[in-house]
Amino acid sequence: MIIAENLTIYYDRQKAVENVTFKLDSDQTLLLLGPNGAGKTTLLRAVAGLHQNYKGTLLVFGKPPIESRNVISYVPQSYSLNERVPLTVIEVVAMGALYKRGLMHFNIPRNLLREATEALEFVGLGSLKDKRFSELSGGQKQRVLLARALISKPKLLLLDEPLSALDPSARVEVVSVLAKIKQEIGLAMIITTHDPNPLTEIGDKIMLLNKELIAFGSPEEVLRDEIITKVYGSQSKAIKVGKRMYCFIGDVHLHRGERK
Ligand SMILES: Nc1ncnc2c1ncn2[C@@H]1O[C@H](COP(=O)(O)OP(=O)(O)OP(=O)(O)O)[C@@H](O)[C@H]1O
Repeated sequence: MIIAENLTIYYDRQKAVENVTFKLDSDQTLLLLGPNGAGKTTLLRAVAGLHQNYKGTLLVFGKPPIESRNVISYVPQSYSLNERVPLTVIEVVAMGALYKRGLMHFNIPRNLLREATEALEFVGLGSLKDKRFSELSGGQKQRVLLARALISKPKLLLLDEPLSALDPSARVEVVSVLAKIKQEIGLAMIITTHDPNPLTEIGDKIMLLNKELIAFGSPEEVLRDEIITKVYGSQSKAIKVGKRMYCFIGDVHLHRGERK
C-alpha cells in the first residue's frame, strides 16, 4: 500500500506539491491528472524515492520510498537513452535488471536474456528482440520500456506520461499492455497524464492535482463538472458513456508567478 499524509514536496524552500493525502492499495492503479506545472512529476519522483525534499508522511509498502526502491520501477517522461549507442531491444530490456542489480557490463547473463525475452513476449514484441531500439516506432519503444520496467518484478510501477507524443493507434497499443499488466500481474501503478480518457478503463482512482490536492477518488467521484472546472475552467465537462466517465478538458498552463 502507498500512503501519503499531509505530504508537501519542495525544491529548496519552494513548495511544488502541498499538503497531499491519499492511500492506494497494492493492486490499484492511480491516474495522476493535472495541468502543466501541477506537480505530477514531482509527486511521482518522491514516491519513487528520487526526490526526498519533503515533509509529512510518505510510505511505500510500509517504508519510506528510498528503502523500497528495489520493488519500485520508474519510467520517466523523456527516457534518456542515448540512441546513438546501437543497443538492441533485448539489451535495453535486460539493462533494466542490470541497473537494479548494480551490474554495469554488457555480457548479459543467459538467464537474464531469457527473462528479457519473456518480458518482451509479454508486451507483444518478442519478434523484435534483435532489432535496434532506435529503429522502433514510438508505441513500440514505450512497450519495450514497459518490458524493461517489469523485468525486475516490481510491486509498484510508476509511469510519467506514458502516452504523450504517441499517435492514437500507438496509444491504444500501450493502453492494452497496461491493461494486461493490471490484469495479469496485479501490481500497483501510478500513471501521470494530461488526459485521463484513454486510461479510464484501468484507473481505479484518479487524483486531480494542481499543486494542492483538488480531488482524489474513483473516476465517478473525481470526473465531475464541479470538480474539473476548478482546474480546467468553465469550458471543461465530464461525461458518462456507458459505465465509464470521460472528460473534455483544455490544456491549462501554470506559470511560476501564478502560483501561491
Ligand atoms: N528541478 C526543479 N527545480 C526547481 N523547480 C522545479 C524543478 N522541477 C520542477 N520544478 C517546479 O515544480 C513545479 C511542479 O513541476 P512538475 O514538473 O512536477 O509538474 P508537472 O505537473 O509534472 O508538469 P508537466 O505536466 O508540465 O510535466 C513547477 O512549478 C516546476 O517549475
